[in-house]
Amino acid sequence: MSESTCFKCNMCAFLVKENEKLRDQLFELSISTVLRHEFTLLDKETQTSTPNPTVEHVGVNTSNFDDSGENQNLVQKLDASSNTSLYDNYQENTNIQTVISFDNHDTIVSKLNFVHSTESETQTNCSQMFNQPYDKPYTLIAGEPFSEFNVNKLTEATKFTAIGQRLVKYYGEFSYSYGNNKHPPCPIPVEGYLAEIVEKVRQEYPFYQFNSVLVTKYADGHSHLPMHSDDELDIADNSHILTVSLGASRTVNFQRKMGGDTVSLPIKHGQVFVMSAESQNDYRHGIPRDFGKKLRVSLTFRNINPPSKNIDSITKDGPAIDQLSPSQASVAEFLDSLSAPSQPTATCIDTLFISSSMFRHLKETELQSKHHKSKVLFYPGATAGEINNRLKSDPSFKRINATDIKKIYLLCGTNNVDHILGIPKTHHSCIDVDQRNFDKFKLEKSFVEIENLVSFLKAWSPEANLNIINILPRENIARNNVINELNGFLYNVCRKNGHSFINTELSRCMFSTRMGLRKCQFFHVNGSDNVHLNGAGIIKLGIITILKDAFLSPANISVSDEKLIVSNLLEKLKYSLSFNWEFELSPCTNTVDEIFNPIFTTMMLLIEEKNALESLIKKKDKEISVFKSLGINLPKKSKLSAPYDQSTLKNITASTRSTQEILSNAQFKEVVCKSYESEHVTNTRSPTKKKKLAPVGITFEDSQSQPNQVFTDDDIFPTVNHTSKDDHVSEEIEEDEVSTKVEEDSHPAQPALPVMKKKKPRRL
Ligand SMILES: O=C(O)CCC(=O)C(=O)O
Ligand SMILES: [Fe+2]
Repeated sequence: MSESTCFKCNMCAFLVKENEKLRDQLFELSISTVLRHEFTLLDKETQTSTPNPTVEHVGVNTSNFDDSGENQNLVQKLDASSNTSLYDNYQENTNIQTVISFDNHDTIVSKLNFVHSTESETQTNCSQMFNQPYDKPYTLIAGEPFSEFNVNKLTEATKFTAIGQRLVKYYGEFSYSYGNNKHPPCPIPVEGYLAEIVEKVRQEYPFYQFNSVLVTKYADGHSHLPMHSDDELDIADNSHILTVSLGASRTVNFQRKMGGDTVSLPIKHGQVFVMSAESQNDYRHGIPRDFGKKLRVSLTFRNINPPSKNIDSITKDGPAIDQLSPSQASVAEFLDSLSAPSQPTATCIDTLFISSSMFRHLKETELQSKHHKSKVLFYPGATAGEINNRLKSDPSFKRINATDIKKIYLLCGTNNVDHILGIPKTHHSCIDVDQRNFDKFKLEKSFVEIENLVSFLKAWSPEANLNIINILPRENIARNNVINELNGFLYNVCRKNGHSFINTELSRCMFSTRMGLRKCQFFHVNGSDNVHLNGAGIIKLGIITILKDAFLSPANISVSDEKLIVSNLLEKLKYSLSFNWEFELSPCTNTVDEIFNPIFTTMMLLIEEKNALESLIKKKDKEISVFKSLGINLPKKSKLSAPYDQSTLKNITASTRSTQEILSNAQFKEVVCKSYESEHVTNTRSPTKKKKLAPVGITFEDSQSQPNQVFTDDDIFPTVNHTSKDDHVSEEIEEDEVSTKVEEDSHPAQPALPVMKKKKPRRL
């Protein structure tokens, strides 16, 4: 047993080794705050692959907003109307991802963070669909399910065109572009050799959705495919890519975008592998040269967006406003819809967008409307200080009447990043920047530059509403470290001076992946700079800035048809975004179930899990005591660990007390009873919990409970019963040898705890 391994159990070993902080929280938090994901996390890799909560699945999650006073308004507003924090877009079958602390009423919602666990058919999790864990950037399907197919027959039947060293043929309902290559639509054959393979894919993987197949021929070992990720906007969100490999065996290499080891997948004739949608965010893949190899053909099956959702037309320079579909044109419409009807028609510039070159592709026409006239001022390569200087001497700027300006959007500091890192301007587009200590003095100087620029703008137009946008993430950690410093400073400048900070990262990481690196689809990638927003990025940014306005302007959060007007505004944007913001905020004043059932369900699951964990720990305590009684010499650390004691746990934190206060409050109990009557709770449990769980805590399923019974604290904080049947089955140690006394529980039913595998104490 190694020194760092906790004696108690594997789970503790994991917690101690990998996640000390979480382990500590577990023991410090109150009875209703157990970390669910400790039961699912296996290792760090798994942790990073946990799907991000997507906007559709998150209700009022205040962690999406920055915590400036203004954003609290929204929550307070909702609270005021319903006397509770709202969580109105709760989807059944969700898993809780973060700790819930019932410290006080307001924080309940802000700390709830649900992750969807049963995606729609198109979004089915890779591991669910292919029955394998997503712990690698790929999933290799067992066996060689396509070995019956012949690579030569396939190539004979296919007319390829050359791309680099490879030959390709695209079949698909909709066009597919990557790099400089655009494949026009071409029907997938319904007859012939390829059709047979396609049919077999449909049969083998009935839940896998695809509408295209790219056939790639690697004539020999010289043919290769450079490292890339399949993250084009044309590919449907959350769709996985399935590859059938025929002919020579080759290696597919995967490398994390942020650097690190290469993961190699040797792939043989007839084998299939799947790259999950998530993996494209974090990894690049490619087929290296492999001299001496013979013919190989790969068939990659993708789900390509239809043209209306295909943002191809609005990348690069961005489309003219009249080329956008009505819904895509909604940025301008949106501005109009936000204006009060009485708003006068704009005759002079009232909205300013200022940046280095980040706004280069922003079209004034796309961000102005009848009521607002915009001006974009961008200064390529300029640091914040240089923007300040160039602005002052810019004739276009001088012509603007400061008193007309209502809003200023400022994105500055991007070029300070490389300056701080000591990277010459000629290398600004270079992706691979070494991790190095940045120059603190230059960082401080940049802070001053930023502050000066902001002060200048404020002094120039004191009435204008100044919106400062965070510096957007890059493809490189060294740069992102500096960006974080600068963004922290920008945030503080805003707080101090009452400006709005538009943090696009808080809005569900719109421009970055989970790893904090840039999402390529919103930036120029081809041949140019890898820095500037492209048309899609600009539109996204515009939408974010406008949404921020929508949230902050009370006029835009009025209730109509039981929906907050915000939802109507969002509806208009639906197709402008590659993902859909579809959360609707409704007051829910009389729908107790909607508000409380998610919380109850979660609470119950947490309590169950807490009980299960307690039981595990107690078992290990027993084992320790047995070992001790047998005179076995235990490692020092384990000997010292005190046996688990529930009574001390209950009184550890203040949050325990406030939780109790909330839960024992009369109103809460009334709701508990109503909820009990509705018998809804068991239905909202995660389907992944196949076993019908016995009730726990608030004994919802207890047939002897009366709907109107008054619940005591003990109902809500049940004494843990460790004498479940399963426990007995698994025990080999006599009860009286247990060092921690187990209390008899008065509750008729207790949670079905996981069955422990029979395990003999290890003979040392
Ligand atoms: O040939 C392969 O296995 C991979 C092909 C691929 O990555 C692609 O087409 O994007
Ligand atoms: Fe690929």
